[in-house]
Formats: sequence, C-alpha cells, structure tokens
Amino acid sequence: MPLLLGCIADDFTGATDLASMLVRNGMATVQVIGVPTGPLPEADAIVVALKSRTAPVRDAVAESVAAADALLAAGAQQLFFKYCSTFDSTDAGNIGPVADALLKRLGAGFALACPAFPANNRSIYQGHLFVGGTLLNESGMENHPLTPMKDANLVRVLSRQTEGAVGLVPFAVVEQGATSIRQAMTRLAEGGRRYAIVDAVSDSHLMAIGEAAASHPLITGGSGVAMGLPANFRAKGLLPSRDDAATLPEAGGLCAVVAGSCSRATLGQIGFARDHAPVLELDVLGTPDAAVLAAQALAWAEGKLDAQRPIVIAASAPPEQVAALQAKLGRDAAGALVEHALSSVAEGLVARGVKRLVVAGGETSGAVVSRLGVTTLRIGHEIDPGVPWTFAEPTGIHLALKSGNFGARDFFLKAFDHV
Ligand SMILES: Nc1ncnc2c1ncn2[C@@H]1O[C@H](COP(=O)(O)OP(=O)(O)O)[C@@H](O)[C@H]1O
Ligand SMILES: O=C(O)[C@@H](O)C(=O)COP(=O)(O)O
Repeated sequence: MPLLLGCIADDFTGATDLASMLVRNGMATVQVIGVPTGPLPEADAIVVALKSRTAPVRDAVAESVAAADALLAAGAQQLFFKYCSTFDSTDAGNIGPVADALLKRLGAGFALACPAFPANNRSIYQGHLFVGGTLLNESGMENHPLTPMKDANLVRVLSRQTEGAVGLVPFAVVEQGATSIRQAMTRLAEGGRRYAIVDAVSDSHLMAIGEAAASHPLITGGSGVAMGLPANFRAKGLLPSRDDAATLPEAGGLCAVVAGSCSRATLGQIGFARDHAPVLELDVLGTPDAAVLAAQALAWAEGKLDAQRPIVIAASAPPEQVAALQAKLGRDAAGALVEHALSSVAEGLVARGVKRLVVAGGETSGAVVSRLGVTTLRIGHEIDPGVPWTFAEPTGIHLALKSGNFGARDFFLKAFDHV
C-alpha cells in the first residue's frame, strides 16, 4: 500500500479529527504520535500528531519539518498541515511559521488555508471565520486559556504570522466550483501571494476546494478541507475502494472521562454529566499542586469505576477562574500544571483497569497520550463529527480524544454507547 497523503497535525485531537475524516472518505489511515523515528506503518494516509500548537515557534517548526521529512521519505505524494477549525494560534504563530517552513521544505511557493468545518459550524465568509452565527472573536474563543482568538479576519490573522502575502478566494468564486477556485489560486500565486484564505460554508465548497488543490504539494487547514482529497487519489487510480477502514478491536471494561478543556462546549458537557454520572471538579486554584490534585482525584475514583457508566474528572473552569490561576502562576505554567495533573490521573485510572477513556481538550490529550506511552492510534467510528473512538497501541485501550469545542451536550455519556 503506497503512502499517498502525509499529514502533520499541530495537536492530538486535531490529528484524530483529520484521521477520522480520511477514514470516513475511504483512506486507510494511521495516527502516529510524535515525529516518527522508525519505519512508518502501511497506510494510504499517515497523520503525525504533534503538540506544536502552543510550543515555542522554533520547536514547532523543527518538529513539523522533521515530520515532513519522515513522511516524504516514506513516499507521501502530498502534505497536509492540520490546524484548528478555529485557527488557534498566537500572533507569533505557529500556523504561519510552520506553513512557511513546510513550503520551503517542499520548494513550493503557495498554499491554501481553509479551516472551515461546516459539520461543526465553522464557516468562512469574506475571509472571516464564524462559529455558528457568531464571529470567532465573540464565540468564546477570545477566552481560550492558551490561544485567545481576538480577531475573526483570517487574512489579517495569518498576515501577522508570516512575511508572505496573504490573499483571499472569496465566496463568489468558491460557489463557481473547482475550476474557478483553481484559476483564482493560480492568479494569487502568480501575483506574489504565498497563501490564500479560501471561503467555505458548505461541504460542497470543501469538496470543490479539495479538487482544485489536487496538484498542490501542501494543503493547510482544518479536517473539513481534507474531505475532497481522497477523490483526487481515486481519480488517479491510486486509491482502491476500502470498506473496512474503521474497524477496531472489540471494546469493553471500565470507563472514564478526563477533561482539561475550558471551552463552552466542554463546560456544557460537564454540566450535563453532573446529573448522570459521578463528576469530580478539581479545585486547581485552591490546590495548585499537580501531584496532590492527582492523588485527590484517584482517591475519589476508588470504588466508583464502572463498566456501564463513566466517572468524569475535570479541571475545566470558566474564564474568570482560569484567569485567576494564570494571574497566580503565569499562562504557560498554569496550563502545564493542569496537564501534568490530568495525565497523572489518566495514568492512574489506566493502572486501575480503565479500558475506555475519553479525554477532552487538545493540549490535555497531548499530555495524556504522551504519558500513556501511546505510539499509534487506529481510527474507528465517530461518536460525533470529528471525534472517533481510537485504539491505542501498545497500550491496548480505547481512547476518544475530544476537541474542546466538539461534541453534543451528552457526549461524555453517549460516547460509551458507541464503542
Ligand atoms: N482550571 C484551569 N485553570 C487554568 N488552566 C486550565 C484549567 N483547566 C485546564 N486548563 C488548561 O487549559 C488548556 C486547555 O487547552 P486544551 O486542552 O487544548 O483544550 P481545548 O481543546 O478546549 O483547546 C490546557 O493547557 C489545560 O491544562
Ligand atoms: O479543527 C478542530 O477544531 C479540531 O480538530 C482541533 O484542532 C481541536 O483542537 P482543540 O480544540 O484544542 O482540542
């Protein structure tokens, strides 16, 4: 099976989101944790999951280029740089600098940028990113603990992260289909633009954008814009039809949820779970000590673990509490403390026999998955758009890595009916 698409994701939930999109569209896909060091598994697509979204720019660039090297050495015909559908980044990066470095590595001069994901209510119109009917900077993302998004104009946001010029392929062109989009991108590239934000409000737009980018060495965006790519490989006769792409080993055993996302969606899911399952909300501000928090959580879990109903352990808190902890410790140290505590909790739960674990939050998932020593994730069926069950190797447990913003209100309960 020759490798067709090589993907680099800037966080772990984003990586499973992308892998799931590719699997659903018929590509055998494996998610690899961290920069690959040995031979890559057989797959149509490989998604390398990095924890580079909030890393220092230099580290994010170095790891992303190293991942690209490994994917290209394995024969990847096209690269995909996956970032968040809410374009999570700071003015320093890391979307611009990583995309710049990948273009340079490929000897290419242009890439599209499209984080739209209509199934999860992210759309782009005239370069502005909407979450549902709300501009990105009024959607709650302006309060994100690590990457507060205070500007919805993606042309402006990306321009602050790169020296390359950023253009726009507007809605009116995207509506006309793949040929018009391709021509518009060619014009922008010839006019000296390094990037084009591409408007998209529907899956048919994303399919057309994917088709228009068939010959691009690098595509950047959310998982949505990947939906058109398998058809390109199929059209070239490179991708056979596959119907077993989402099969996982049978699941069962004790179940739990660990949450570190402070998004509105996750806070709502914790609120729902309170009425249906044992929920522990850690008092991080009162006890800013990772080891003590983890010990408290594991003592609380004693006797509550069950194979039907999950327990939920959450550090998640509303913006004012997050701000208070950050004021005390600094932004990065606050995030790291909570991630450390929650990965110790997850490790303790797995040691106590948990076999099915949901982790809420991208950075949180990165910390947990690394602590559990997971090297690859096989992708199964989706619970909600963008969140599949996965099977973690060599750990041998089922994991669902939930993007903070994704999932219905009952996600933490219904996840265990879907595995
Ligand atoms: N109570 C809290 N105070 C401060 N930071 C927190 C708190 N709870 C979680 N965090 C941190 O907030 C960040 C949330 O990011 P992440 O896990 O990526 O969630 P999301 O998927 O919503 O972006 C993590 O670094 C996490 O450790
Ligand atoms: O594109 C998305 O929204 C997700 O795939 C994603 O990147 C998740 O990031 P977090 O919200 O930080 O979990």
